Amino acid sequence: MEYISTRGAASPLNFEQVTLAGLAGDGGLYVPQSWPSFSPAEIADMAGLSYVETAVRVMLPFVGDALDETELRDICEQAYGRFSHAAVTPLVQLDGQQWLLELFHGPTLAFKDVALQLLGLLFEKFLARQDKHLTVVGATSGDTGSAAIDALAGRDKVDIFMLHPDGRISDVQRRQMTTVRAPNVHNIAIDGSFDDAQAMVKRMFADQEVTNRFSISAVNSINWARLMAQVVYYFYAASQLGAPHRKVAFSVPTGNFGDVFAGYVASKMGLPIEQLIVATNVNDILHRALSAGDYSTGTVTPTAAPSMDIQVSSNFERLLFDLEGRDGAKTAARMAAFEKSHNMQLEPAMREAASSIFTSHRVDPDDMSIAMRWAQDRAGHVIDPHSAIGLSAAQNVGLDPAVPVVTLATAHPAKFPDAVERATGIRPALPRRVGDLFDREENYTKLPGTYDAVKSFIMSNATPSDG
Ligand SMILES: Cc1ncc(COP(=O)(O)O)c(C=O)c1O
Ligand SMILES: N[C@@H](CCOP(=O)(O)O)C(=O)O
Repeated sequence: MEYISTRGAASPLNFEQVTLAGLAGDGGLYVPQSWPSFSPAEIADMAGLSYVETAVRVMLPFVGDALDETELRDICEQAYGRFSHAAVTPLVQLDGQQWLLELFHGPTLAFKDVALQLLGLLFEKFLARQDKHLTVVGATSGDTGSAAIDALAGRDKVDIFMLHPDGRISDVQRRQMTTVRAPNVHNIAIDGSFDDAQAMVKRMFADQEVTNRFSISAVNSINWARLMAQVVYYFYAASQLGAPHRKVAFSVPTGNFGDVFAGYVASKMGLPIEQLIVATNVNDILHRALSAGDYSTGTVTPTAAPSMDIQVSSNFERLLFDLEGRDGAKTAARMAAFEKSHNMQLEPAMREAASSIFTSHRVDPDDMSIAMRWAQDRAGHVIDPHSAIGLSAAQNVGLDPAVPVVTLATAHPAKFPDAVERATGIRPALPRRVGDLFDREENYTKLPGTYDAVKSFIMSNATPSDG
């Protein structure tokens, strides 16, 4: 399997190279040269498989000869052995056709663990074959950071520099990152938004002063391996609900468009998906783009679902590339224009093509609270604000009521206790496995929200690629 850049100019890479590279040198995102696919019989064969066995079947075509089946299974067993639920991502029925796919049973209580536990092990495996040191640079609105740090802390041959927007993530999220003591972990709080942090990370990949000295890589969903791992749970959930004989819809609380793009990949691989509901909060650029063709950024509004307070959704570029007939030059020109004007209009034909699988819904704070109360009253389930946005969209987007709809529950409610308590009157307790989070000492560096300040910090603290 070869991977190509959405901007067409970077050389194709194999799976090992693409995992270590993160972002393409031309600024694009890597995608498989073509989508592998399963026949209906092969999908029917996935019924009843464990999470690990589903993961091996779904990911093997993407891995090529970078890992054999036994190596991939071994890595999956290690990664998912750290989850606290035997089903890894259990599917729970809320009411009638409303289902919840709980993705938060990993070590840091959010869906990011599903991919990042795997990515940490992939880095280790691939770096053991190469004589180089990796510098991971990431941006987080709260969950990617803690999951990546958990997956990489203490590992040889990797440093991680994680940028978060100062004051704009929950206390639990911040402490999950800043209380980890490991010499290879560097937390940075910047003045600004997640979008500012993400823009700095992307700029670093194109900065030769940085890339000449350091081998940099990504743990955000710009890294293909992140998305690949997230495709698995769409197959796993749909198989339990009767795929390929019955179509299923998914409602996905969306920020960087990674999780829902993984659903799109599953559909490209042959999984019969009725609709992918792109659920946004008031930072609704994706809803505007899909419903009206308007992909233009405004200022980011802080909300009770802070992990989704994002305007520039990295993975939307992967969809644009497909919608434009996989013409890298066109996507490069489109993205260059967007980077200048912060505005992009989607042509009607692109919108129509997208609407064959995507629909979108913007959820306001009141509807988010109503969904949290509904889950609690109707099904006895306390859900977090992000999952509530997905659930509210699932209930209000106007789907055929005969179709089962699976809302991705992306975080444990205890990560956002204040918002949950405001909506439901219940203050969710942190699971015992996160331990004494509020007694541990925090350690992080505050920096101004400028590229130069962040670059200079990383250049002075990172290990050059030759060690
Ligand atoms: C809890 C939670 N829900 C939803 C999202 C949105 O997911 P994506 O960025 O893949 O669209 C995020 C962050 O990305 C998150 O942390
Ligand atoms: N919500 C995310 C934002 C980054 O998303 P990613 O999936 O691209 O890593 C976070 O928690 O940091």
